[in-house]
Amino acid sequence: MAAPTTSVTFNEDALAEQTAETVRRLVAEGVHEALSGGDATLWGEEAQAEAAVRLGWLNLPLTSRELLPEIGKLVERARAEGLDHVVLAGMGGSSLAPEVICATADVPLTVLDTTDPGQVRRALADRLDRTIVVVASKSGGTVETDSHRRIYEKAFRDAGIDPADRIVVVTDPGSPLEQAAIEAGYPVILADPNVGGRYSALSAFGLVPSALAGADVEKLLDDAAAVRPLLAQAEGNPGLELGAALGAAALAGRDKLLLEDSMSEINGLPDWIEQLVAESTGKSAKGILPVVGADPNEASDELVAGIESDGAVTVSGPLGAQFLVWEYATAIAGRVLGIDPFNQPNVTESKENTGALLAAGELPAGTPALVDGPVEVYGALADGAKDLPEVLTRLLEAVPGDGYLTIMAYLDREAAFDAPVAEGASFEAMTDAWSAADPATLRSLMAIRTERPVTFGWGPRFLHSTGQYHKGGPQNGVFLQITGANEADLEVPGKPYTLGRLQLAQALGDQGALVKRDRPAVRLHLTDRAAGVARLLAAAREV
Ligand SMILES: O=P(O)(O)OC[C@H]1O[C@H](O)[C@H](O)[C@@H](O)[C@@H]1O
Repeated sequence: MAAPTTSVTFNEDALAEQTAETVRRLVAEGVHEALSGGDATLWGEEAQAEAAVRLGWLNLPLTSRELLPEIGKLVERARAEGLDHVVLAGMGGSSLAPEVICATADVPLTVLDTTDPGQVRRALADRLDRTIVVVASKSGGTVETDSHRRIYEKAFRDAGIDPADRIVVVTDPGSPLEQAAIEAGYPVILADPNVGGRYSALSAFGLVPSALAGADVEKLLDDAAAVRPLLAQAEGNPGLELGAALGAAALAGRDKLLLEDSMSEINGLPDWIEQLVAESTGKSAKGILPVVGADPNEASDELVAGIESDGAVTVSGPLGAQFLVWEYATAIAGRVLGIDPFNQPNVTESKENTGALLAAGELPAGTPALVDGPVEVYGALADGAKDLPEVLTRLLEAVPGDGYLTIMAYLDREAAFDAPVAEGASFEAMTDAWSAADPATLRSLMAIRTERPVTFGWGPRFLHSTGQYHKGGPQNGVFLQITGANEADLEVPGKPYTLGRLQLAQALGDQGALVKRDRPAVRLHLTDRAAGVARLLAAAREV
């Protein structure tokens, strides 16, 4: 038997006992072995058909090895041609794992999971002559990824570069993207179709971009393979213990999962776990809300999970093993909670709303309830408010005792780094300037004004992650969207919309899905982005 590469430890007696009891019950039902063996009946009749084609991730530590020679050739070719700027166009499960893998391996990867024209322009302006683009989409129909492919194709052609020399496609067999890639002459690496997006870390989706960027993906598979036999065990099964802990705690009301990784050398795993847990469990008005990058409030509904860091439960082990253990644990938590961990029924709704808005012509942005300098405020909750601080206060007050506030910024994630910094400024002065220009700073300012968790997501990235939980999870969320004016929009070649229009339609489409469920949602539109962020942060300080 392989040595345990990963362990789960408990720092709270009550949690350890509750978990042990749940483990005993699951073992008595034979769940650990059944899951390890790929039994699709574990989540009930309704879930069975999908589960039957969604358990391939259990075998990826072995089956993905077959991809290594093909991936090796791609890497060699890219090196030989001097293509050292790797851009990954992919949403949710098609980019979150490579982001962690590359950050942990400390190799650069430019991830495009945005519709912000400024952020996409920034990537385009960066070493186009040395760029290789991985276009990754399981379904092959994701609008953001399709847009990025079209935009890069045009950019390469305009620069006199043949896109077929620079674009690599990862997709499922038979997808429309596979078809388009064959027609265009792009190399295609086909992924295992029996693996869902958020469980695809160890599949071609995780491996291809990471290997191109320079990460050791074989080691990742080795580490996952080492923990795999433990997942069939009744005792010393880290996936079973973690899943039982997550499920049992949530059933007992500890359904806010704070992910803490400050002591870990694995870089950014909470963002990946966030999608896995939120999309898998956030449905049928149930679910576990992952909270990333926040300090605990010591609230009774919080469970702190540490990645090689202190928590009520701590998961230790290398990245490859962590992926597999968290996947197994999420499937177990689904069983404990009585939900189907493999579907995402409410993601589609916002996408359909967006599609309908784009097709209808002029976007129905509405009339602002108030304008506070460079910030327009939309939404019923803001009616009659005198200024932005009052709106923010109302949002905080609207959060129920068991609820959360979420901030969703459809903006350029990297714009804060453009903030002017005095020449010769110290590193501290520089980070202060960035933080003062960063919409994400709003989260920490709001978090110190409430006992409730405040989450933050970049749009449209979060739509493929926590977006499922926002709409499908419990009725206790309060939603703050931020959108911004686009100074220089970007055409999407062959489509009747620009990226900026798509971005706004995505915000409005999601808002429609939230409002339809009577979930409080306010949109702040920054008519001048930099001044708008500054006003927003100043307003939060006044609350
Ligand atoms: O890989 P794709 O088919 O483009 O999908 C990307 C993402 O799209 C959807 O939003 C799903 O809910 C996600 O689970 C998935 O990871």
